[in-house]
Amino acid sequence: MKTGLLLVISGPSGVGKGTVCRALLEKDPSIYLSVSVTTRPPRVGEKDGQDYFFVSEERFLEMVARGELLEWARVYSFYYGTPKAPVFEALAAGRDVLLEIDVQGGFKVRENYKDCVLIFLLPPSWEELEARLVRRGTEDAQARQFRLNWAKQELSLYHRYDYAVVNERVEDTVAAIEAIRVAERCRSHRQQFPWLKTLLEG
Ligand SMILES: Nc1nc2c(ncn2[C@@H]2O[C@H](COP(=O)(O)OP(=O)(O)O)[C@@H](O)[C@H]2O)c(=O)[nH]1
Ligand SMILES: Nc1ncnc2c1ncn2[C@@H]1O[C@H](COP(=O)(O)OP(=O)(O)O)[C@@H](O)[C@H]1O
Repeated sequence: MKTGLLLVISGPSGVGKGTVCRALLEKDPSIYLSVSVTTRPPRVGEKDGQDYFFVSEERFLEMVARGELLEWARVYSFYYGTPKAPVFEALAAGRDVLLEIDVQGGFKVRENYKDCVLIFLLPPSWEELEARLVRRGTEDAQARQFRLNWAKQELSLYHRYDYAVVNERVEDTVAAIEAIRVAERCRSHRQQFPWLKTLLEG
């Protein structure tokens, strides 16, 4: 069976990563969306084990020490990390895996798993990013400002990703990511043709 693609989706807070990942999953339930571990407290409506595994700092650092995370980073003032085992199980089962993680995490995934696909989501404009964060209403003005400052740093790194997709309309962003999956599967290094091997060696 062919190994699935490891897709990393990053981009500034409020750009629409969560929204786009949910829409991708709705269209293709065979995708495995990795559930991260975090020390951030849950937001209203977030469920443990579904949105994140919410853990104490002590437990998080224990997972790091045991090598249970594929990557981890400190984002804002919390720790976030990707549990390793479920990602590799899903890839081995031929499923594409989505990691919705920050840019530092994306670079670490590239170090640990070269064949990953890094996709950066950008907002149509800076003003639209601010408006989306305000509309979501999950942070107070101070926390929002902090995220926006961080967003500038993240945006400055978009060119180090394999793909940059502007999240104008969710449907178009989903279509672009689906096109990336198709193109990545067609890359020559990911393909083997037993009949051709026989022909050339015979
Ligand atoms: N490196 C890393 N970053 C993560 C992980 N999970 C989430 N993040 C990132 O942490 C940041 C904060 O996430 P969150 O608190 O859910 O806020 P939101 O992105 O504004 O909804 C975002 O950039 C996420 O992509 C992870 O497992 N590893
Ligand atoms: N393409 C889009 N156009 C307009 N609003 C969007 C779009 N994508 C997401 N949003 C909205 O922007 C806000 C932030 O989206 P969210 O998925 O929480 O971002 P992130 O996970 O990147 O922090 C939400 O209120 C969401 O409904």
